[in-house]
Amino acid sequence: MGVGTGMAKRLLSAVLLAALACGGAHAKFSRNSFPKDFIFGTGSAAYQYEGAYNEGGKGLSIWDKFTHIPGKIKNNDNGDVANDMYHRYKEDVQLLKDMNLDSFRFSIAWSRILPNGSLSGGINKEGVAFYNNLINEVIAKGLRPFVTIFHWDTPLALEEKYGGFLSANIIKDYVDFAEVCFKEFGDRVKDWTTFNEPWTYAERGYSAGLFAPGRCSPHVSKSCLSGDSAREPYVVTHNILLAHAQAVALYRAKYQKVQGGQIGIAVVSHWFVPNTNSTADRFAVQRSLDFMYGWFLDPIVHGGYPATMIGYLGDRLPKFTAEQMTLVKGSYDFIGVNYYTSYFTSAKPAPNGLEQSYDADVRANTSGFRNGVPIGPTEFVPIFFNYPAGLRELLLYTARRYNNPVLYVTENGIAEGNNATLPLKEALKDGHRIEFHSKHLQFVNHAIKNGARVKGYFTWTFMDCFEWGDGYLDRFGLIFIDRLNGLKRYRKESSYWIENFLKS
Ligand SMILES: N=C(Cc1ccccc1)N[C@@H]1O[C@H](CO[C@@H]2OC[C@@H](O)[C@H](O)[C@H]2O)[C@@H](O)[C@H](O)[C@H]1O
Repeated sequence: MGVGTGMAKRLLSAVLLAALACGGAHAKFSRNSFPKDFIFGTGSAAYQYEGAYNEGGKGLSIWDKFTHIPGKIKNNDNGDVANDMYHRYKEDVQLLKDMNLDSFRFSIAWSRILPNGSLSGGINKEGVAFYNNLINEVIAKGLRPFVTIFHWDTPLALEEKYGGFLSANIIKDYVDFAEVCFKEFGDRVKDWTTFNEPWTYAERGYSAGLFAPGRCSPHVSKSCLSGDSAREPYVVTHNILLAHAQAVALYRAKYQKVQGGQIGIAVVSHWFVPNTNSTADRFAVQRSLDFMYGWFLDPIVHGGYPATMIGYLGDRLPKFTAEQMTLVKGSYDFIGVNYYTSYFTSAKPAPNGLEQSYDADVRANTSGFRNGVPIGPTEFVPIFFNYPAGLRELLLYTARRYNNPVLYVTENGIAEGNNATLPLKEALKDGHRIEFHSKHLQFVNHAIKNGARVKGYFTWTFMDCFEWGDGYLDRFGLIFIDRLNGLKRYRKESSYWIENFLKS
């Protein structure tokens, strides 16, 4: 670098520092560091929050059944009561308001609206009334309802009738359910997400067998009563994509013009860093992104599965007809991105014919460590590592590869452990969560400055809640739930941090 440019750079940085110093209120990192139309929210999901699992006319879901099977969930916890948001939603929405949040992300329990899963089984008016009350409360407190239609709680009746998402029959029943939601709530709900994390539903539910409906191959786990980890994840995802596309087409044809809302899908992905700079490891990174993220975004944006999947899976990967491809391609107004962790990634050989599974098909080893050094600070959840740069990389990758779509970070968060011996005032000290969200928001801000069209950020999660396989062991909330004393809500330090961060 010439002397001239060195001098110029030093002068520029001096000018910038001076500008920052007298930047006044806006110098500190806050909501004002983001575009005016950027929204800040927090997220939840029906099975994890509502409770009242067999109340108010609700039918059972596959998670009501799965959590009642001993040994499936840590401490045999379940969502029978969860946070009892079904009864306490007014108190809860007030907490959202107190935190100066703009939006509340929640899901609608399919079997609370259609107890038998299908329209022919009848609409449960008490279920419709509950969500009308919740939506009205959210709006009355000045927040924007950001609604997920499906967050993994498939009606048990449909699972038993035809195998749930293993059957193409689910497409009509899902679209009928979505239409009831558009009809009943679409005059006030302007932000719809068709599915939350179809990857987790397919991979955890049908390859690893660790989440409902708990299906997998015998060589994956003896605790699965049946399943085929090498084929069922691909069938389930194909039906999810077709159901998603048909629901979007229906919304656009019959509701969007009148109601003026937007519709998208929320997908989860890790960020992957090659363990070495070898070609094999760099290819393993791309396969990992294709099999986790491209599995959904390539069809929805480009009209077909990733070439790496088509090339490797042969007849195990379902095919779209030309008509289906037309319906799936472009079926989004926005993409929701859920991000938790990043991993070092290295190539591994293809599984032998008898050991095939979706997870093995990726042919990649992922680890939070390289030569014993973690990619970022370890967390209470052993599979998650605190790596904020991974969120920026994932957002910029999405912008580059998927036609720069409108994005929302629909989930991002960190957990501490549930420790009943900890005095309450200690349990409310969550400086790690303040640091986590502040750092990840800085990297979201950097992604925006580099061209990503990110329009919002939702922390996971609003309140400590039922955390699927981990039961109530993980506490991701801004709000502490005292499960030993009537589920009393207590604000953690992070709730005060976010209230201040969002003060306009
Ligand atoms: N957790 C996931 C996806 C996942 C699950 C297991 C392993 C890797 C990735 N997704 C989102 O994370 C949130 C946190 O999920 C926890 O992550 C750690 C797991 O050990 C725990 O079981 C899960 O509830 C969930 O509450 C949301 O409902 C879900 O949308």
